[in-house]
Amino acid sequence: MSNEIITAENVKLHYGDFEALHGINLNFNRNEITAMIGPSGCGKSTFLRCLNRMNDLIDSARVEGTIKLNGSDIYAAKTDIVELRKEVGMVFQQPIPFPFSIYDNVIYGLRIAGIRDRQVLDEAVETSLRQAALWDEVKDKLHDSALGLSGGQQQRVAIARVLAVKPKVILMDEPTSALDPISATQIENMLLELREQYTIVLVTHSMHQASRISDRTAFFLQGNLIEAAPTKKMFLNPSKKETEDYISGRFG
Ligand SMILES: Nc1ncnc2c1ncn2[C@@H]1O[C@H](COP(=O)(O)OP(=O)(O)OP(=O)(O)O)[C@@H](O)[C@H]1O
Repeated sequence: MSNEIITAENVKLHYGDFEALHGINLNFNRNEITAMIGPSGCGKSTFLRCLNRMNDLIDSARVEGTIKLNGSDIYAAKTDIVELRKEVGMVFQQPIPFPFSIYDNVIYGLRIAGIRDRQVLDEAVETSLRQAALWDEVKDKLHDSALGLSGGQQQRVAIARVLAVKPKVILMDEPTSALDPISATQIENMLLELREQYTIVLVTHSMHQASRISDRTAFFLQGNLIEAAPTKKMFLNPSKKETEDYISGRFG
């Protein structure tokens, strides 16, 4: 089995007449954390959203190129988008729990998939909350509203909700930028554990975070991928001048 779980070839994206991505070639390895960095507006989130067809929800967005998940073209006409988004889950910057209990938040995707068996749901809640490093904090109040939790706890509920449907890949768009440093560190530590079982693609503004937890880093600039490399190499010895200027804080 190839180590690459997602391959993206010559991906271009237009919002109306504006070309936001100019032909991105980037692959993602299984059980790795890949960080995508770059200055605001360079196209990181746009590219991330291409990986589970989230851009389908934006009327003006048009994608070209080829993105494959385990060798299957995710933009093929036969792709089941609900199934795709189960396999490639997404966590956003703001946790946004749904206004119901912690338990119901975690099983949201399973309910939609028609699962009603209480034992199956109970097990999924416990397993996902353990993986999201939240079980011990919430096990006695699973039926309380998720809105009563702290920001960091809410983000871990959002992660548990994604984990409950057993994805292969988890896309994360600045998942810790709205959190305090302690909550952010807790989530970073959890991601390092999750990497054992999942492939993680992380958009981050924090170079510190990219260097601390990612295996590979991809640097975007103005809709182009400038360089992708093992994180250590990227930060110690980048190949491109633009990368060096960015990571040394000369712009962005
Ligand atoms: N829905 C949209 N409609 C039109 N243009 C958009 C849309 N979303 C993003 N863009 C534009 O596409 C470009 C890339 O934006 P994107 O949000 O992907 O960048 P980013 O690197 O994730 O930025 P940030 O770090 O600020 O989140 C920007 O010029 C942005 O203004």
